[in-house]
Amino acid sequence: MTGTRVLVLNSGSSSVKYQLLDMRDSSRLAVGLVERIGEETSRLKHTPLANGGEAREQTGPIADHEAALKAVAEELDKDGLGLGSPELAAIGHRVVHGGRQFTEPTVIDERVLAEIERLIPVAPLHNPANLTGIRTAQALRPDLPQVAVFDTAFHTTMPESAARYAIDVETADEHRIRRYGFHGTSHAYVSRATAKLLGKAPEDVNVIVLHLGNGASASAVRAGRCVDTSMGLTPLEGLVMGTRSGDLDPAVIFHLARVGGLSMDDIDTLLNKKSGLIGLCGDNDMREIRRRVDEGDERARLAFDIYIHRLRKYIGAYYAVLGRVDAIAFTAGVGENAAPVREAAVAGLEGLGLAVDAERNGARSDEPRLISPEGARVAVAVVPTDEELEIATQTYALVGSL
Ligand SMILES: Nc1ncnc2c1ncn2[C@@H]1O[C@H](COP(=O)(O)OP(=O)(O)O)[C@@H](O)[C@H]1O
Ligand SMILES: CC(=O)OP(=O)(O)O
Ligand SMILES: [Mg+2]
Repeated sequence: MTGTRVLVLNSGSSSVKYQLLDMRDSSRLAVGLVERIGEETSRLKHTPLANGGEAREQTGPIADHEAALKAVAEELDKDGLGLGSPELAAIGHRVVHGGRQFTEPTVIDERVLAEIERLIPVAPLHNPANLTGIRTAQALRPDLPQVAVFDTAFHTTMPESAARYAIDVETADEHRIRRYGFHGTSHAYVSRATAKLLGKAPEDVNVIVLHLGNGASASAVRAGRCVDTSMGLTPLEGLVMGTRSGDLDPAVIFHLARVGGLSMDDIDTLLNKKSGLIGLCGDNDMREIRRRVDEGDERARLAFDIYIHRLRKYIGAYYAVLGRVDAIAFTAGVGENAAPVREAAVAGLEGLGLAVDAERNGARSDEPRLISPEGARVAVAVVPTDEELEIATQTYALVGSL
């Protein structure tokens, strides 16, 4: 390996986030985002931090993930940071579903690609985008190692009691139905960063991590290992999300099919894309929902209350799963920025040792920080996630060991 740079690609269902890092000091040379892929109003925002940091934006239709990545490659080229650079050591890809096979970052070959493809039915929003990202990057730099870092990897330590659904064992095994969990790169990074914030080793702390982005999940981490998480076979289970319902009685699906006359695809779209906050009140952005709540909007209030109620249930559940909790960490877009969500999530839980200090909770910072009062039994923390840095670190370590 000659280069010291890693390009990280996080291809979502309608977006690509990317970062180019120099792994000698983990500094960011460029960061960017392509949003609304497949729409007329796609937007690419590219910030070349290495060269003065003046952000560039372009809007206009970007048809698919392949076109998006090519546009990203062109932007990087303009700054002399292109994919052709000999400084580039590897490309790291976030891959959402890795099943049970992939417990570690993995160099991508045909067998790995085939496995990611086989898992599409259980991650239909994510794995196809991840695959396109990998194939496009391979076409641009066939000589370079491409590494997959799986969202599911951190959760493979879950005990069977947490990972299995209570359904017929043979049927479950035949169809590989079990709880895999997602956002694992974030849960791993944040649980470690939380231990560091407490001045302890990860092996010495039990943490509940609340990753609240557009997709949202909770996890219970005992001594550095995941023992339970809220997402399941697919990223649909668990918390109320931006557009996903999270937990519901599975019979809702039979009812919608038999009585409502909806097709399976209609129900899939309803639960994944038209439910959660957007289904409840028409908005999936927590900033907009809070603005409406503050104006007295009843539907936004109800959506917020349902979101919080579910979150509190998971906090209580994972408290019981762990027995002893040292810290609760809020992360991702909502967790890092929405003080009212954090306040409501632990309100009235002093009996469990949980509280937030209003002033600390309202302060703004990009650094990990405590928001619980001085001397609290359980630390409540805001710990910004950095999935891209974690993917780059794992990718660089793997290619360095080849
Ligand atoms: N200042 C803010 N206040 C409240 N919510 C915010 C704020 N900034 C971002 N968010 C929320 O974070 C979400 C995006 O989180 P993010 O972790 O980036 O999600 P994803 O990676 O799933 O796209 C937005 O949809 C919005 O609800
Ligand atoms: C797995 C998942 O839900 O990812 P995201 O939050 O990026 O949609
Ligand atoms: Mg995310």
